[in-house]
Amino acid sequence: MNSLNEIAISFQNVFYEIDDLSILNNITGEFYKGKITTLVGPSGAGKSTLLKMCNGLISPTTGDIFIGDQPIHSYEPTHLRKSVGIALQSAPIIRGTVFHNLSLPFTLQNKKLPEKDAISFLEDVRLDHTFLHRQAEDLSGGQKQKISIARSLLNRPKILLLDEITSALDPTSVNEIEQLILKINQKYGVTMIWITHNIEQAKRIGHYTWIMMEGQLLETGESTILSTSTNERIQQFVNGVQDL
Ligand SMILES: Nc1ncnc2c1ncn2[C@@H]1O[C@H](COP(=O)(O)OP(=O)(O)OP(=O)(O)O)[C@@H](O)[C@H]1O
Repeated sequence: MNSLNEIAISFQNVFYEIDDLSILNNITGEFYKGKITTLVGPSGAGKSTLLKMCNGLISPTTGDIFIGDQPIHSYEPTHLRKSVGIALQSAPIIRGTVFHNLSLPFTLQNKKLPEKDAISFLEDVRLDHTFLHRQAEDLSGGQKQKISIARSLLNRPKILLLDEITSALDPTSVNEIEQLILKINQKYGVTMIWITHNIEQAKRIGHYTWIMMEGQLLETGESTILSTSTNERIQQFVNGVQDL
């Protein structure tokens, strides 16, 4: 990978086991500042487990994770959750208005989100101010995902974790979400780690990719390795997924 890039997160010999079951097996690699890295690999490869380690939801059995140059365990948990945002496939929405949903991270911190700031967060995800007082439950899947992404930006995270955020959406919404993620990445320089099962999406939106299988990191590099890798298992995986 590009040695000029600054490192946002690094994994060093990370193992994760549950009841003697090996889930992550000796993961070493870097995620670069301001770049989008996709995590791809078959179901059960360990992608979600690895993502959860990036915001401290789970910790390695052995090995080290650094955010910048500090060990992840040296960060105060609340500070870590603010610096590392997360958006999920399910775009969790609670009953109430869009404003209510958007403000949630602030409400939990006993802070108030000014309406004009809420509108600006909505604009970041290409929704206009008229959405603010609509019932969130009535929105389309794509619109709910936009609210979820806007909410993940509320604490101005330096790192954003995206777990299959488009896999439940129609092609038009997929395209919209990809475009707005690219825009947010450029505008705020947020480092992004994006799990996707869609290889074409990984090629389109990822600067870099990590290809995982059976708890191991098989190959990392620029997203072009998804087309050019000479590793037979990767070729089979990429072709298998594309044929689905
Ligand atoms: N809490 C747990 N207890 C037992 N096994 C677990 C636990 N969490 C994860 N696993 C196992 O670890 C492996 C990796 O799971 P993980 O969810 O990280 O894979 P993934 O690559 O994200 O899969 P998918 O693409 O299907 O979401 C799987 O075999 C899973 O069953």
